Amino acid sequence: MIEAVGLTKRYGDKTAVYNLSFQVRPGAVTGFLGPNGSGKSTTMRMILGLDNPTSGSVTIGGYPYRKLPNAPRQVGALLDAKAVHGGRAARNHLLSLAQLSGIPARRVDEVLGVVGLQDVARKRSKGFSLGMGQRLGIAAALLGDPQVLLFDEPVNGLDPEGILWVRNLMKALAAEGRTVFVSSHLMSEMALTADHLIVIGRGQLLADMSIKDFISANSADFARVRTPDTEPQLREKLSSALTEAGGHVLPEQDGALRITGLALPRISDLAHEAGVRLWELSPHQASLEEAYMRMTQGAVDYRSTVDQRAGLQQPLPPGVQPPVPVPGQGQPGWYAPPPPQQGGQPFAMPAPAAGPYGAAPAGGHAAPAPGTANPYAHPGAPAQPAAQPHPGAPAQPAAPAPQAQQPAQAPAAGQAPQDQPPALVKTAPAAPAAPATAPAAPAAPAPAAPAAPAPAAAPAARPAQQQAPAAAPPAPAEPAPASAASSPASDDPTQPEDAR
Ligand SMILES: Nc1ncnc2c1ncn2[C@@H]1O[C@H](COP(=O)(O)OP(=O)(O)OP(=O)(O)O)[C@@H](O)[C@H]1O
Repeated sequence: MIEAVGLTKRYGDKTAVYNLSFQVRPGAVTGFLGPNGSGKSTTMRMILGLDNPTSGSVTIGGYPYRKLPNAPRQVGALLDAKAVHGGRAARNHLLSLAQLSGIPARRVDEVLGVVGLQDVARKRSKGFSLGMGQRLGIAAALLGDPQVLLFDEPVNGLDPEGILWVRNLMKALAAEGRTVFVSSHLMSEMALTADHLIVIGRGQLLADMSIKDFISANSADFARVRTPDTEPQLREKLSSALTEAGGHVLPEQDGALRITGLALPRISDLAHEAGVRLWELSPHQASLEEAYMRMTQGAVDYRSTVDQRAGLQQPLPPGVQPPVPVPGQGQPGWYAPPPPQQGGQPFAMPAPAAGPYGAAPAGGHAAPAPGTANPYAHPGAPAQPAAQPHPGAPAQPAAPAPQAQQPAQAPAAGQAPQDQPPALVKTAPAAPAAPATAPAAPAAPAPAAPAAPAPAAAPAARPAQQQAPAAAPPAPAEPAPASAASSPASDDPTQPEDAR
């Protein structure tokens, strides 16, 4: 299990991660979501001992990464697939990583097969596509048969078949009881892959909840109703009738009403009783992507001046107060509450005093002026108001579902889907016992294990950028790509390295 407690990282006056507390449990895929620059990679680097927290701590199996005995056998990571020595053949790249960690060469061929790179194993990686590079990075992460795996944006650059393959691989690894922590920008992808979600914005925890809870809280049905544009009084009349009948009514940008809490036939009957003609009465379902964007909209650092998400926001209805801070936010086990029953913003951002960033403006940024068309709004897609009541959502959030169950059994190789690895790790040497049961004196690493070996993929991940921990021996360095490029033979990326 990975556990972060009060994790904070500052780079000068820039706070990348602030007071982050969460757990990533074995036997489940935990998605790590957040907008660009929200601190996902920084958090992963701290988990892997590649960055020191300014305050707080993060442990794997109870120990900081640097104190894990034989860490590359226990933790595998893909941080940056592009940061490999391009002049080196894929197989040789993996072989060098394996040798640094005492992993037998046959394991290299196994993982090459698992990721589907066996046919290009002797090709230099500088000729690899982005997707092939991602696969090589995943192979490096799997090399040590680790129980804990971290993947930073593993589907970047992959085609649909590759995305499906990664999705199934993550699930298969979790089904074997491993801890799988995977970052992404894509809520839709995480909805298909992850069992649990941790969402951050500007380095702070926004949500820590099971995907099931997220879906049930955010994919509520609603109805869109439109009255004749020429008779605004009918809209008001209908709005009052629906509210009196217990519905929650919110205005949409195009003049329609978004109704939750009333079934379509009931809305029709109420309109009929009120003598209001309807131009539209249609069923809809909020998308998870929309819900995620609403959750993070106040925590986005980089935004186009022509914001496509303007259409997701609405002015608060009259009388509705802007959101207030959520008690307990940032504490372990906290997760964003379900949308409120009446008005308000489903996922409130921290108050000004909550962190170094101060308060996010309600709704993230100014709502468009009434009548301002969103140039990117999908004509068929209803705008999502900032305040969306969910009749099905409980008034109080239920306790989060247990995050992970240890699978009773790893799936047999024959049962795995076709695009899953048949045997991910079975023939590799047994990984050392978990640190909780292993060393009597965990602070003193076993002689065979360097105090802070970078994870299998980490040494290659950012050779130029990552600094080895001060207290640790330097991470094994790859030869600088520049020197490789000076070799005439290295100029042809399609040339097998062995043929040179
Ligand atoms: N070494 C560093 N020095 C200074 N600032 C840094 C450093 N590393 C990260 N940051 C800053 O910390 C913040 C978080 O960056 P980080 O890369 O962790 O975000 P992220 O969520 O992984 O982003 P993305 O999704 O774009 O990869 C950013 O504002 C970034 O500029």
